[in-house]
Amino acid sequence: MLLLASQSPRRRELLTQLGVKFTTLNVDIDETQLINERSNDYVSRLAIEKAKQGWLQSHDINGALGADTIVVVGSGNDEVILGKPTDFQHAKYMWQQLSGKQHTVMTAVALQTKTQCYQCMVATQVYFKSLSESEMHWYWNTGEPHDKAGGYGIQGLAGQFIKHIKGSYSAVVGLPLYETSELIKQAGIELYEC
Ligand SMILES: Cc1cn([C@H]2C[C@H](O)[C@@H](COP(=O)(O)OP(=O)(O)OP(=O)(O)O)O2)c(=O)[nH]c1=O
Repeated sequence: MLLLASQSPRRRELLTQLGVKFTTLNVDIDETQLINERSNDYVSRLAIEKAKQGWLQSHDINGALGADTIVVVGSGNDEVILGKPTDFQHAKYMWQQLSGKQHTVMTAVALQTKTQCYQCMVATQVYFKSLSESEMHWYWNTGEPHDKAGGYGIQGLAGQFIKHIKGSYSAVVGLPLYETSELIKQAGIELYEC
């Protein structure tokens, strides 16, 4: 039995697609970014902390999975991480960074077992159309952006704002299916045991 250390309904749905038997647990970790911590190190650290917490708080499991998704605009020293929006003004600020441009969605996955922590990170390029003020108001009022990194959900109403992506669709939603199945296999955990 696997544990998914997550409260995200998207991650639950995605893990179900792998056909593996799992339970879920909400874990509470400090998500503060460290000073000078790069985005890829940050997202990986959070996934590992979620997996480790899940492992420590559970019994009778073969492994604990944790994942984290961040939206990153810019690169190098100019990179900015967009978290979840607190209000319309915050969301609008984020969408102005995304509008008419390309950004990166990073999702890290970690799998803690008795002996080892397996991990991976998937970066996907997402190309947004230019958003008008009225589209921003409309989208905010749908309620969809509230609990999502970058203030949008590609799998929902915001799908119409996205011209194309280069990378993994499931990673943008919150759990890269191919890479997660590879981690589970590496750890020697049986897939398709439902
Ligand atoms: C960019 C993007 C993010 N998201 C979601 C995925 C994540 O659930 C969320 C990013 O927040 P996370 O902190 O990665 O995850 P979470 O708080 O929802 O769940 P948990 O920590 O318990 O696992 O944003 C989408 O659903 N669609 C998208 O297109």
